[in-house]
Parts: sequence; C-alpha cells; structure tokens
Amino acid sequence: MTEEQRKPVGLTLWESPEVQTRSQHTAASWIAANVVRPAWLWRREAAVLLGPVLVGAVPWAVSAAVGAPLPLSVLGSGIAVSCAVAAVLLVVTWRWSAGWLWRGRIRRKWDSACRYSGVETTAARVPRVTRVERHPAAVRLNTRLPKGLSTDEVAAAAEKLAVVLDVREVKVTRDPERARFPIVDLQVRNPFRDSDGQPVVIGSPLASAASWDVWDNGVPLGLDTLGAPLTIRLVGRNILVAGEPEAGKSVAAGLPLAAAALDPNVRIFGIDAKQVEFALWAPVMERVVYNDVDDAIDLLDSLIAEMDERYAKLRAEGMRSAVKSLGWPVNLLAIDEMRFFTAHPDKKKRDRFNAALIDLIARGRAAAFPVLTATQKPSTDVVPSSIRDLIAYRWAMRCSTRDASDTILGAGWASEGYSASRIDMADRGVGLLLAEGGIPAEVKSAYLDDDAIKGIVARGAGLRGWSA
Ligand SMILES: Nc1ncnc2c1ncn2[C@@H]1O[C@H](COP(=O)(O)OP(=O)(O)OP(=O)(O)O)[C@@H](O)[C@H]1O
Repeated sequence: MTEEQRKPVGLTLWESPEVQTRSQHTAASWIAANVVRPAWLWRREAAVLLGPVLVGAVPWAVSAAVGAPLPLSVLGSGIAVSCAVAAVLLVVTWRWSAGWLWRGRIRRKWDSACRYSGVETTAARVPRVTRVERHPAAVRLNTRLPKGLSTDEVAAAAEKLAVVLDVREVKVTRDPERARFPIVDLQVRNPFRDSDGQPVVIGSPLASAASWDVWDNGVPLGLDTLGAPLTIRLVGRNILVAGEPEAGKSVAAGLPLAAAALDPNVRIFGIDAKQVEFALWAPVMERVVYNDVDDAIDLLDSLIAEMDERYAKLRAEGMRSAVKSLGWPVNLLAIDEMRFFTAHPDKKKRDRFNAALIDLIARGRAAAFPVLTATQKPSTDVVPSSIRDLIAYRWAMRCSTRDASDTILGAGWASEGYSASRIDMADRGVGLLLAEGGIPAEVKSAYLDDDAIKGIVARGAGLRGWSA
C-alpha cells in the first residue's frame, strides 16, 4: 500500500466493508451505496415492520387527500388493527415467515462477505443469490454472477468468504452447463463428524425396512456433505467401489446388496474372489462363484445369454429398454475383488473375463442387469479404463495416491482438486462419488453391522420363499 493510499485510522467502532467504485462518490452513488442498497437488503424486515403501519394509515391518508381528514384516532386504530392482523399472520405462518426472514439475512451476510472479500465488479456489483436452501450441515446458495466475475474468482476468495460468514468452509462449484450460475455451499459443520470430532455412524433405512423396491426407491447410500440423505438408482446403472484396504468398500458395497436383498424382484449373483466377502449375503444369492476364473466366466456367459434373450423380447415389443411394468426381475451381479479376474495371470482367461464383463456392463444397463464391483487395488491393470468409463457411479473411498483416485474417478480429477487421497484416514466409509458424469462429491456410506445384514438377509430370503 502506498503512502497516498494509507488512510488515517481512528477508533473503529463500526466496521464496514469499503465499497469500491471507479471514481469518487457522487451524491447519487453515495445514496445508492448507503441508502438504496441497505434498504433493498433489509426490505423483508422493512415490509414486516412498516407494512402494517402503512396499510393501517391508508383510510386516514385517503380521507386527508380528498380534503376531509378523519380524526387522528381513526389513524391510530387503523394502524393498531393492521398491526394486530400482521402479528396474527406472522404467528400463523411463523415457520414460513421465519424462513423468509432467515433467507433475507443470509443474502445480507453474503452481500457483506463478497464486499469484504473483494468479490465485486468495478461497478460494485456482487454475485446475486437467486435461491437459498437450508440443509442439516450447510446452506446452499444458487448464485448469478454479474458480468465481469467468474466462478474461479469467487472460488479463489473462498477462504476470505468463510471468515466473514463465520462458517467451516465455502465451496464454490461451477455449473457445468452455465458459467454464470455457480453453486456456493456454506459448510457450517462436518456432517461426518460429531461435535467432539469423532466419526459419526450413519444409520440406514434398509436396516429396518420390511421390503424394498429398487425400481422406485433406488439405493439409500448415506449422507452427502450437505448432511442430506443421498440415494442412487440401481436399475440401469453400474457401480464401482474402490479404495485402499479398510477404507470401507465392503460396507459401501453392502448397501446396494441390502436394497437388492429386500426386493424379491431382484436376482442377485455374486463373484467373490476372497470367498468370505459375500458369506453373509449368500442366502439371498441365486448363485455365487468364488476364486475360479472359469466359473466366473461361465456365470458371466449365462447372464449375457439371458440379457440377449431380453433384448430380443425388447426388439419384438419395439422397446429400447426394460421398464418396471414388464415385471422382469432385475439381475444384479456383484463382484468383489475384481483384481483377481481382471489381472489374472492366465492372459487368455483374463481377456475372456474382461471381454464378457465389458459386454455385460456396456449392454446390461437397458436390460436391467446392473453390475456392482469392488476392488482394493485401484490401478489401471485392475480397473481397465474400458470398464471404468462404462460405469455411471464411481465411488472412490480413501486411496493412498492421487493416481489411484484418478484410476477410479477418471483421469484429471485429482489435478482439479478431487482426490480421494485427501480423505482423512479416520473417516472410514467416506469417499468421493462421481455420479452420472457430474462432479465428484464426498459421501459417507451408511453403516450396516453384521446383525443388521443378517436381519436383512433373513427378511430377503423370506420374501423369496427361501430359507435363510
Ligand atoms: N460407513 C461407515 N461407518 C462407520 N464405520 C465404517 C464405515 N465403513 C467402514 N467402517 C469401518 O471400517 C471397517 C472396514 O470397513 P470395510 O470392511 O468395509 O473395509 P474394506 O475397504 O472393505 O476393507 P478390505 O479391503 O480390507 O476388505 C469396518 O469394519 C468398520 O469398522
């Protein structure tokens, strides 16, 4: 700062952000900055306080305007009645009114934070909040940028914004479709930790559900960073869960399995290289194969043959994809530790397995053959990009390196700041979920303990008329 720019400093009783303008304030710009803008930002409160007074004064004002003013007592009683009506309305609609006033307060805080942080144009315009959503752990703002600002500039000021807004973190995400409308999350707390900083265990509605419908209800996975429950589709989607040992893959992969187990319209098939991973789920599985690549290829071939039959039926019906009303079972294939097969030492068998898996993943979606696959070793020889790129949901639990994270999510995400290697080791079950070509987002899986899984499996077997 040069000597000319330095300002005299006195006792600062009232701290306020400096409004930058291109030139010295004129009378009009001073009024705009110090009267019109604050009045606009306080308009909701002004409407609540002044509205009833003004409405109550209307009869008296009209009478005065026509030259026959009513007594002042009429003015007083008019205002009193109008204030009473407004108070009753506020009480009756208190929930809505409180939310409406709260949204106004958030807009004011945002305006002030942008000005303190220098997120404004030379014409003193700041990103406009078009929508405010309250979530359990964050406040989401949909914003519209004034011309002259970009999402990157807002993101660069995130730390300053977080200080002024007094929140844990400010996350700015560009809308992939429209550069002008970034989404700003004001992270109030970490939804994956409790107030003592300990990891929270998230319950699942599947633990107590008598049955489930995967077509209509999808799979409840856990919580996102907003602290809101997150559900994904199962039918028509494939899922990859990967990460370092003990990161929480089996727990995460157990959620689609639990939803499928509780839906008697789902046939579950398993390929379990570790031989113990699906032990709890075996009673609801149609067929499980273990660490035998020939068995695994045979299972894939039989599923592909069934899928081809479905496509023939769809073609005969003139349909492009299976729908619930056809009543066809959903055939879920779950593969644990795919490395055993995709990196099998016998090249011929490995190629056969990979080709069959790619075929099922690529064509199975529309015929209701979702694939759920998990691996401990996310490297390119284990998760070939030809398989990964066909998978809509990629869930990267904690990884040891940025490369491993990129292998799961796709090349380039780590350099854009989305790397599962940054997930804290203590946060088991937290991963970056890339859903349907969006932007990776942190999600913590719900936790089903062994007793909950046994209960789900027993109910699922009962729904199928099988013994658990
Ligand atoms: N969502 C979760 N909430 C709470 N604890 C979790 C969660 N996910 C995993 N854990 C804890 O982490 C432990 C390891 O989880 P899990 O067995 O799923 O890891 P993994 O990645 O499958 O390990 P491995 O690769 O060795 O099989 C679990 O026993 C559990 O204690």
